[in-house]
Amino acid sequence: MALLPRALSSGGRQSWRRAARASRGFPLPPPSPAAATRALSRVMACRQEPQQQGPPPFAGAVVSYDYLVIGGGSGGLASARRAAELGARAAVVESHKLGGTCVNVGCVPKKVMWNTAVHSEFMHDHGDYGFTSCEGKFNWRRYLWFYFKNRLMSFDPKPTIEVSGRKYTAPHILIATGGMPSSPHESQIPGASLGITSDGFFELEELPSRSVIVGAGYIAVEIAGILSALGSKTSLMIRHDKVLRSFDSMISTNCTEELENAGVEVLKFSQVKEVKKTSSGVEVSLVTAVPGRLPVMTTISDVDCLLWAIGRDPNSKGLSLNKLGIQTDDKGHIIVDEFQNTNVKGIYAVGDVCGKALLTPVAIAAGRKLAHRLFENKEDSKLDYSNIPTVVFSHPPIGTVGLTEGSEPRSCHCIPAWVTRAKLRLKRKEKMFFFFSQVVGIHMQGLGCDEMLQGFAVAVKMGATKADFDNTVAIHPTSSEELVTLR
Ligand SMILES: Cc1cc2nc3c(=O)[nH]c(=O)nc-3n(C[C@H](O)[C@H](O)[C@H](O)COP(=O)(O)OP(=O)(O)OC[C@H]3O[C@@H](n4cnc5c(N)ncnc54)[C@H](O)[C@@H]3O)c2cc1C
Ligand SMILES: NC(=O)c1ccc[n+]([C@@H]2O[C@H](COP(=O)([O-])OP(=O)(O)OC[C@H]3O[C@@H](n4cnc5c(N)ncnc54)[C@H](OP(=O)(O)O)[C@@H]3O)[C@@H](O)[C@H]2O)c1
Ligand SMILES: N[C@@H](CCC(=O)N[C@@H](CS)C(=O)NCC(=O)O)C(=O)O
Repeated sequence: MALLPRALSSGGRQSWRRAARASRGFPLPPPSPAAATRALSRVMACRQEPQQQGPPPFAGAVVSYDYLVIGGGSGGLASARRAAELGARAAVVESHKLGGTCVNVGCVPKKVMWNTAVHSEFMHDHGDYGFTSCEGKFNWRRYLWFYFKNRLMSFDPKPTIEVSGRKYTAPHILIATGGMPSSPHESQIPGASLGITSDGFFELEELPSRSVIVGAGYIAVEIAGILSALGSKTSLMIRHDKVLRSFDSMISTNCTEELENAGVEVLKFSQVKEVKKTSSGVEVSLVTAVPGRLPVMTTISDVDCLLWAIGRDPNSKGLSLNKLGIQTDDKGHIIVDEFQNTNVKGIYAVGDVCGKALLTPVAIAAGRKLAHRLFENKEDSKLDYSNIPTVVFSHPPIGTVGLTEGSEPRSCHCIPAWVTRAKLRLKRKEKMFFFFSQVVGIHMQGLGCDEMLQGFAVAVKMGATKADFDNTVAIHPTSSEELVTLR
């Protein structure tokens, strides 16, 4: 397989540290004092102390709020903040870092690293646009962030929670504890613990020179793309022949090709068997079992970054959920109904811990809808989980919403109409599904698709038809115009 890493100059390599540091503290200009105060007051709003009536509670007394939120990530913070805005006395209990996955080890630092990789790609293309030199230096500034720590919280036998030895209760308790990266047990793959996960990726101080990423989902694709674009020789090990298999087949095929075009070695039908430490990193032994052929064992040496990106597990185990009889599925996801109710009255769950659409805006939207139901008497307030748009920050990015070829119900009679266009030098692909004339699915990969999708998702949500798209005058020259000039 051809390996064509878009290696940066040594200047680019040195800059990994800066980009990585920037990805750990927001790489935005330093906030104005007013903005910093606003940010802090928003946090404090979620931590309002209950009104003290009489003397302070004695040791062992249960402190009462209107709303207790366990987990200060996207869903928990959004719900607590909205509840506070609606007048509830809300408190958030966070065991690690306020902000949760998205802010600390997810979307935000990932987007920074993706932007870094996109800059690298643009630098690669500068010559074609007539630039004769390009200084690839970063100049990003660190941003302030606020967090506070509390010890792990768990449920008592009654609907009270214990935090650092003190008990708290509320008529409404939200579990928004998110998840953590899965990795194989040593018993399954000897040496597996020598690998890191996405959490460790954001701790890297140097650009690895030889990376092996295991997995075929969002995180594997995004991290493999970033590492490769920045100059790490990168292999992506997948169990089947394509990445993103749960996406539309056009996306799955195209993304696999784009990874290979960008110089990522995609090791198909392959799985890690053993990992050994060596003086120069780790040695990864793998077996490749192409259907119809004999399995082949190979090793990759001198790997300084082995990264597991094989899914995420819910943070539900330490919560003593069984003491209250809160139901979970066999993976530990909390089972909720469409209103985010668990099976125990007054206890709710949102976000990744529920295992459905693991996306920040989903956790936020579900958390806010719940706050409106509980504290504004909006009985029907619930998140509609249909037509959730999502972007994979691959190279180029993928945008997708609605039905896919794989998921379409047979009775739907969707007529796939898909178009592949080459525009200027930018390769891009689009595919739309129609139910009769209604647009029920849009899938695309190409430069700008990440930003394009939000507006098109509104149209899909509103039930727009092909005629509505056709009647919209194109904006030229853009990538978006392809979707309103489909034949
Ligand atoms: C590498 C990566 C990239 C991602 N990129 C994107 C992206 O681009 N776009 C997108 O939409 N989504 C992205 N996601 C997914 C997104 O980060 C999650 O869907 C989102 O953060 C889920 O929010 P949450 O509130 O459910 O959980 P979290 O944000 O994980 O928050 C849960 C919080 O609960 C705390 N907690 C856990 N147990 C306890 C306990 N017992 N007591 C108290 N507190 C506890 C945790 O410390 C954590 O702070 C990404 C995820 C990863 C890992
Ligand atoms: N841009 C974004 O919005 C974004 C970015 C990152 C994460 N996220 C969210 O975070 C979630 C978690 O991301 P993720 O990438 O870890 O999980 P994921 O998207 O669920 O993908 C994990 C994939 O890894 C493969 N896999 C599973 N077990 C494996 C094993 N033992 N060995 C090798 N491969 C294995 C599977 O693909 P095969 O079955 O094909 O092998 C599986 O689909 C995502 O689902 C997404 O919701 C979102
Ligand atoms: N624009 C978004 C907020 C941006 C956002 O998603 N922020 C992430 C962190 S980068 C988050 O977890 N927000 C929680 C919150 O807004 O309460 C919204 O208002 O819904």
